[in-house]
Amino acid sequence: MDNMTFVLFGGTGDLAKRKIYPALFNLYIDKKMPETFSIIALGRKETSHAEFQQVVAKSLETFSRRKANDQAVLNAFLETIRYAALDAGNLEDFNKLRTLVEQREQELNIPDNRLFYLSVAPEFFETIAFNIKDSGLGSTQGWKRLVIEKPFGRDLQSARHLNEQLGKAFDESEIYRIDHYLGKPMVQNLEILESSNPILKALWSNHHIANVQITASETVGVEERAGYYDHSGAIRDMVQNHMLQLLMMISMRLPRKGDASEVRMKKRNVMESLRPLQMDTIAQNVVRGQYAAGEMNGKRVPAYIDEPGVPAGSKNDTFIALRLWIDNYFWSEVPFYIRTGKRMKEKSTRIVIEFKEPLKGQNTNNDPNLLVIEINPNEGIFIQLNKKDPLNNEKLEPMRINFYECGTDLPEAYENLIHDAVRGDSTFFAHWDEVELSWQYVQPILDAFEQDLIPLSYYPAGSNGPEASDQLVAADGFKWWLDKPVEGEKAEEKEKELAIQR
Ligand SMILES: NC(=O)C1=CN([C@@H]2O[C@H](COP(=O)(O)OP(=O)(O)OC[C@H]3O[C@@H](n4cnc5c(N)ncnc54)[C@H](OP(=O)(O)O)[C@@H]3O)[C@@H](O)[C@H]2O)C=CC1
Ligand SMILES: O=C1O[C@H](COP(=O)(O)O)[C@@H](O)[C@H](O)[C@H]1O
Repeated sequence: MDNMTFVLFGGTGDLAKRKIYPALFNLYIDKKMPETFSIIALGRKETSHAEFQQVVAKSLETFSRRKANDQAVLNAFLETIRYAALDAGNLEDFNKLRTLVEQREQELNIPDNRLFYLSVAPEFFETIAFNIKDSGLGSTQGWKRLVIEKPFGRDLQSARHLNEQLGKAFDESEIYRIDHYLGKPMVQNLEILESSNPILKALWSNHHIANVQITASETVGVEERAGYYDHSGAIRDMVQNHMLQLLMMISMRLPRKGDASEVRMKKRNVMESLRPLQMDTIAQNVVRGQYAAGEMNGKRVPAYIDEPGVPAGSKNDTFIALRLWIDNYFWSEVPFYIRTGKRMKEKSTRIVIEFKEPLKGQNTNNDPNLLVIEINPNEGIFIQLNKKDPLNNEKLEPMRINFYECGTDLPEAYENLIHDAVRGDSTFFAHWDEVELSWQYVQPILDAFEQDLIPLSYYPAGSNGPEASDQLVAADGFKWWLDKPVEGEKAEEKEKELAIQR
């Protein structure tokens, strides 16, 4: 791995403190950082290097998954950090920054490999990229990379504009667009799940798969982010990026573990095969919801519109469910369902693959076979098969086989992604093709919301979302599989039966 400088714009911000410094520190402990590196953190206020190193120490104490037990290791890490004051719009500040970066490169005898991480509000992305170029910070003999946080645009047009502007300072191969879902260990596993498992490979198509359900439900509400979220909604906050990335990852069909360019091509193929939504049928394929007041863990919680900072009468979407079709050889006629929302019953990100029931309609009463991929908060894969009920040989009951369950002390998404960016592996970053095609897919939904073509359905906080979302799936003869398909309704029935026999 090349020795390098990590320049962090937004180094005083929330994301830097909660995710980026802890990720860098954990990579450092694991010896996954280059042998010699320099971190330059930026914010607008003047602060000394030493004072800022203490700010970072505090953030590690609060947020790092592993605590700094060894003071010498912590000190050595903090010593890599320097702080500089910089205003995004002030070229003179960039000139000073360049001097500091060069000084550190000389002191540490490292080449001018520079990674610029933009952890600032999107309104600064373009300006910073230009000022990196104009100050000469980006003119290096070594490599340069731009890691950029979401959101990447707020619609197709603005995303294209932003990309064009960034393209004036950085080549596409130098741009690493963060989608933190791509850093989750189980999502990274999707790359090889089908291609490296012949059992799954044989079943991975419309011959055997009835539908695919991708859920990211959250128990939290809008929290203190109404200013951002009310202009974004679940469609921009989750669907355009994370949910469509999950869709690409589960359906891309790589022949084997691929490199970044193969993965990118396969993901683009999926997006190009998505059947575009039509305005006259869009309301049959998209459900838009907003949480009403409800109960979570026995406590009353307010409706979205009564949350602090939410404008009165807001029609913002806090829930989206969507039916999609991938019109290619492997997936035609298999509905993919996406569902994401805030203030739902459980925190769960998972993908459920429901297999076809060959005897469907012949009164078998079998549950379908399922492959369930748990992404968050638990990591695991299980399949659901059928077996005979030991109490009644005439009946079948589902059983669950766990394939894989990870420990809890796994690297966080930001650790994986920062490690990849430092190594120059862009496999798990969102390439422009995917981003553009995602916006292209989502744009009719944004337009339909504008024109009020899709009714806003309300759902009580603490529920599984609006009824319309259940109807979306039921219209095709399916249901959403909840978190615990086996322990669900059937387990309750079973309990009752056992009680009667006792
Ligand atoms: N926080 C999170 O959990 C997540 C954040 N993101 C994205 O990460 C980015 C940063 O978010 P977050 O850390 O929450 O934001 P914060 O508001 O907490 O931090 C913003 C940072 O930008 C700096 N900044 C503000 N104005 C300027 C300016 N004119 N010139 C230079 N720097 C400036 C601030 O420095 P100072 O005020 O000290 O001058 C601060 O370091 C955003 O794009 C956000 O969408 C993405 C996913 C999750
Ligand atoms: O990007 C975002 O993701 C989080 C959910 O992330 P997860 O890793 O906890 O599943 C979401 O809460 C937030 O609104 C969104 O901006």
